Amino acid sequence: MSIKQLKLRKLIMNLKHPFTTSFGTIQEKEFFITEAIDVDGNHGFGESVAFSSPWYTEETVATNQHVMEDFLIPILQTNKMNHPDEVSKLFKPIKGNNMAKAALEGAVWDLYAKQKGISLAEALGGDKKQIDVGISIGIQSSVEALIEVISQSVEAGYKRIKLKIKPGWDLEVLQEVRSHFPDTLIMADANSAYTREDIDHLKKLDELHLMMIEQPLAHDDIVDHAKLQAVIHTPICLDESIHSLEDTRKAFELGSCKIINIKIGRVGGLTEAKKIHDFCLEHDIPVWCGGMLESGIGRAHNIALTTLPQFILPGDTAGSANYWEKDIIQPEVIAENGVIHVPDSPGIGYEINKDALDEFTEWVKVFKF
Ligand SMILES: O=C(O)CCC(=O)C1=CC=C[C@@H](O)[C@@H]1C(=O)O
Ligand SMILES: [Mg+2]
Repeated sequence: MSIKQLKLRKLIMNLKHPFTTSFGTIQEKEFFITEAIDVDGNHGFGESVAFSSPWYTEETVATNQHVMEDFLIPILQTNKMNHPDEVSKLFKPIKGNNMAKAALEGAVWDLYAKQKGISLAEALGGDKKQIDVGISIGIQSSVEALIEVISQSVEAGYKRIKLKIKPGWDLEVLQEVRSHFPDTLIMADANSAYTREDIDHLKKLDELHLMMIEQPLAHDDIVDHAKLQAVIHTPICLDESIHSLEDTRKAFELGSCKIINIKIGRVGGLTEAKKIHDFCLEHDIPVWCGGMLESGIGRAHNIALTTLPQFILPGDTAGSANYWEKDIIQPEVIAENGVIHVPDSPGIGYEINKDALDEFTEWVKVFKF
């Protein structure tokens, strides 16, 4: 699959609403769109998902740029490939930096699917024609405001509601929410805001019948999560702690969680995401696809991944309009009654809205192969 040229494009897009988690608030999203172009004029697109600050994991927009430009793109320039699965093998000597790796690997996967004339979902081996999705709701200014946002999301038909929690915005808020929405599928994401000192407090969440609690303890922990899972009924879902198939196997063997959130960027790309999926399928561990406030391009990759069979729980891939006044793809991603129809045209299946792409672009660099 010969690549002739790679474009690295830096974008800034403003979120419709600020998104607040236990670690801070995001209003403006800076990220990269990668574009791999072949001799026949096919264009494959990928997206970097790191934030400007290292508060979700250690990667940032600046580290993504450094690692892509100085290490990963030169590897692609000097090696031939027959299949996108080879990208993660070529990148292996570079430690960590999974979001940088995934941003480039994603463009190669999209290019590959377009060269074959098949959808990215098909290239990955997925066969769902539609996927169920939920929504992730950030910390709000008051419980009343939160109840209002949940009401709108339930009304819109999202299949489950994910709420961000942190110490001081947890049990009482969730009790209030539960009393308003007794039958809604609700889960909570702590983004590693608690420690093992909080285990007795976290046990109290069991009374709320949450679908799961996501990453309650440290971002790099699987040992204390196992201790917590042994004493709470609510299933633990790991997000930040899982970077690879190996991490997944270890967490499974330790009993650190019952559910895995697969994010393409966090695990270094679609090839590793698929391996994690396959392990979870074999071991009966439910998975769902997490989100990183992506533009339409990253969102389209998430949709394609979610067509794999073990994605049995609704993910965080809400519609474009939940995040952006205008997205950089057309049509935009539409979630109707919590369902997204999977496009079947080649590659990611959405066209690029070139005017929007240019409008949000800060700069473009071209790398010749
Ligand atoms: O809607 C989305 O894209 C998901 C948003 C979301 O929940 C998250 C995005 C980014 C970092 C985290 O706060 C978080 C998560 O942990 O899943
Ligand atoms: Mg999370």
